[in-house]
Amino acid sequence: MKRETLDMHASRYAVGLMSGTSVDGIDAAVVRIADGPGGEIAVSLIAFENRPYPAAVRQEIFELFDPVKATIDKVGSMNVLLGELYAEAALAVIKAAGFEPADIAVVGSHGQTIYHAPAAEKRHGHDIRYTVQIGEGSVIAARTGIPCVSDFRPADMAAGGQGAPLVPFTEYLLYREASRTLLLQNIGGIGNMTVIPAGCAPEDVYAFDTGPGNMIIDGVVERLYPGQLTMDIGGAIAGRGKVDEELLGFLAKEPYYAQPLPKSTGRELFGSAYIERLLGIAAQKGMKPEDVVATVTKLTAWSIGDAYRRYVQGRTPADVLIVGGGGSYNPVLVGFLRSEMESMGVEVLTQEEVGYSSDAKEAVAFAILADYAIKRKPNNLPNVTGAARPVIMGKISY
Ligand SMILES: Nc1ncnc2c1ncn2[C@@H]1O[C@H](COP(=O)(O)OP(=O)(O)OP(=O)(O)O)[C@@H](O)[C@H]1O
Ligand SMILES: CC(=O)N[C@H]1[C@@H]2OC[C@@H](O2)[C@@H](O)[C@@H]1O[C@H](C)C(=O)O
Repeated sequence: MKRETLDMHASRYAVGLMSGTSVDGIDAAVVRIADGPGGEIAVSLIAFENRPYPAAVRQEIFELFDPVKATIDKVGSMNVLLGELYAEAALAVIKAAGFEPADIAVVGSHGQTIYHAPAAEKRHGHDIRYTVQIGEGSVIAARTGIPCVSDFRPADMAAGGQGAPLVPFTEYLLYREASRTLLLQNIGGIGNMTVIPAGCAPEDVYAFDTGPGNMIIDGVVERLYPGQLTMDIGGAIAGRGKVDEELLGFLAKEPYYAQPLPKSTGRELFGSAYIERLLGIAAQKGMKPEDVVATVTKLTAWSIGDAYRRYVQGRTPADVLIVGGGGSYNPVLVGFLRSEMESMGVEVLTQEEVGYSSDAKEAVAFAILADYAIKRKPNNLPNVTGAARPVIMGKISY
């Protein structure tokens, strides 16, 4: 995060915790938040740590993605276990910052998404949309002694929104520029894009999930290299492979890509069943593992370029795309993305190249969202999520 020197009054410290859809672990950040004279905030990153989930915990979380295996006792106990792990991560990053828990005003914890169903389903005469993030906030508050804001998404959904994406609220606060239109592309488990038009007001920002981030790449790598790899480190496998245009064309027909905005997606669409189908087709074609990985890496970059062409280019042509999330460490993926975007006149930079931390970004966002919640200030962007109105997201455990 950029270190700012504002004349700060009312500055406070907050912890943000993020565990994303790739289920790689817990990101924890300590930030200082200060109010500027004109109502803006300045945020500086004090400390950041990533703790990988223990392998057995990661596997148990994956079992909870299957609604049949996710029995209520398993969900209930994992909710508390994750609360304990998140509290440990919070205490560790507070120590790394050289602080005591009493120095921290609030912890904001995203939790682990195990199910996300943003499309309304009619039940007993009601429109039902729901989302499940676990990692008990009461446990985090009890272990740290700090008020914890958790379970942010349901408030937005109760107001008719998708409950995602939530990070754009903080991106508007931190990144907006007077004369350049920016695209912020996160490549985590899922890919999501935020459009910040030059000189915009909050209601001009729009954002949506572009489709898979690393989810398909990780999924095929885990199945093709069992027990050896959970990701294509540095794009080493994709770099040796050749893209199969026929398979790419077939995968590009997935209807999600053409679904109108607002939209969000998850493991329900691009998870294990999708991977099984994809690998079935690849096996029939007799494809080499590295060609499969190269093809899905290209698909991921294509889906971002396609989303820009479909939803953004004609409305707010962009100057720069800033790529963040774990996918920014895959040079083959970034290379494909660069050719997609630069052919449309959009420069591609990484979060690090513009002075921010790609790793810490989402954890920082949840610290800011919690800071708003605890002050009873709305923290969603209705235009982004599709909610009917601004709401205060997050449940507070004192
Ligand atoms: N060195 C690397 N080389 C290649 N890929 C990497 C590398 N480091 C991380 N990744 C990819 O990034 C993923 C993790 O990204 P990140 O932590 O941004 O996701 P997340 O926050 O869990 O997801 P989301 O933002 O969708 O909630 C890993 O699963 C892996 O696919
Ligand atoms: C339901 C859920 O967990 N969605 C995630 C997921 O991962 C990326 C993308 O899909 C985004 O919509 C969202 O997370 C980020 C943190 C967000 O809400 O902005």
